[in-house]
Amino acid sequence: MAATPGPSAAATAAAAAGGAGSRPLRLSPPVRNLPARSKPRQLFSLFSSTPLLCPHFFKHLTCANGARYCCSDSFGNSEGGRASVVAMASASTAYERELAVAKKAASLAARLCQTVQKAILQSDVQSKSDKSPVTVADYGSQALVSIVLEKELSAPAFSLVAEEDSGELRKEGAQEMLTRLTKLVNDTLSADGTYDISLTPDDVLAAIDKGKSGGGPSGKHWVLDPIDGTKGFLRGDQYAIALALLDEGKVVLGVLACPNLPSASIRDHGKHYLQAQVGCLFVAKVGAGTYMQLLDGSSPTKVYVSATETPDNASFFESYEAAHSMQDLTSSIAKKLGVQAPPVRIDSQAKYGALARGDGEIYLRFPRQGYREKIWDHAAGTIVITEAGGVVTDAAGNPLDFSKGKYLDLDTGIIATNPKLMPSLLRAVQDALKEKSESVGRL
Ligand SMILES: Nc1ncnc2c1ncn2[C@@H]1O[C@H](COP(=O)(O)O)[C@@H](OP(=O)(O)O)[C@H]1O
Ligand SMILES: [Mg+2]
Repeated sequence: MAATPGPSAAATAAAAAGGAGSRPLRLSPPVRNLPARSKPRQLFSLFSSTPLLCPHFFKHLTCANGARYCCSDSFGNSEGGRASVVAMASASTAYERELAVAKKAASLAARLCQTVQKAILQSDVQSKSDKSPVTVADYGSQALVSIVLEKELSAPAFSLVAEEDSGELRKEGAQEMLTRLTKLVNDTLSADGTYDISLTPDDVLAAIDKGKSGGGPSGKHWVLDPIDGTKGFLRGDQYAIALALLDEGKVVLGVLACPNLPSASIRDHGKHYLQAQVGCLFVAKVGAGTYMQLLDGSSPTKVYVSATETPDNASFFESYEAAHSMQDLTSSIAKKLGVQAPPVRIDSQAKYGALARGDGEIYLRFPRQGYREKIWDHAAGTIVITEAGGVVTDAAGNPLDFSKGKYLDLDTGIIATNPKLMPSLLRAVQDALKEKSESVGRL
């Protein structure tokens, strides 16, 4: 089945509401059967047999995951000595089953979301206690992921930390929505054909409520944002289905389905990506790199973060929603760093995917004081970037800690870039934060 561009196809995803100076991201109808990008990189990777021929060397990229991951081929096999061959062999086989299950779950959920986004009705939007919009697609996506995990994992008692719960759906007056939701989930399952099942409304409610786990430092926990970027989804813009697996507090795999992200780089607005197919799946596993494929099926291509070392050639991503990140602060950071390009504002962890394949160099996220980041908003995106050779930290340069339960305990903000740019980015962040606190102190 070919990916279709949903009502977002002609939508504008940037500047106007985001503020002056940001770059608009327009999506256009897809042109089919374009050759996959990054093939030369795969070839390099396969022909490299010595450290000197490491593709990362050619890209002037310091491998963020340490030397043992350099000179690995597209299948994650290392050629850097016997010990690392053994290490890579176990890295490449570990979590393989879970990764296949995660891809299946996220792809199925993406299909449901695409169906809903095409036919979205204002009445699908409910109001949660935090007033953020929730659609039937959030619930349907979470139910589908939960069902796939239950059907496919050998341990049926899996732990799932997810954004939604069935509270609103169980209230009086939600009956019609629950009926529609159940039909949507069943229709998606039956179109896929893998499972010969028909769920009742109670089954759907129970599947959603599997996501009530609190996570934590021990054992395995799946982490799900069924629709990350709900506002983008409702606007017809970017959103993502983000699924990750934590093992002993560490993210060991992540899958990002981005149904509206063009397969070609969004760096050159108005150029190649306007002809690209839409709908990308990013897949990352610890020690095995990050791959991208089309959501409707194509062979995976290994992706890498940009190797740009000079800020004046760099561009940065931030939230489309001004309320999610302080744009005066990010603009001051970019200025101090010497970034010339205006911000690229898009919704959801699609930003992490775009950064992982080198569409831009930097991600800046600085929520207002008091906001607590949730793990499902960053777990999958973080490993997608780190396995592509990038670095994700808080504003003080500490790695993000996913072992504390539902929330990330953060120092101020989240930043991501390649290892070469990170030291100067951190200095710019510290300078801008100091300047901001001094100016608040003077008031
Ligand atoms: N005031 C706020 N500050 C920072 N993040 C916020 C926020 N309100 C909501 N968010 C989070 O920002 C996410 C969207 O990310 P982005 O800003 O990168 O598009 C939302 O995910 P959901 O859409 O899943 O609720 C939500 O978790
Ligand atoms: Mg989210």
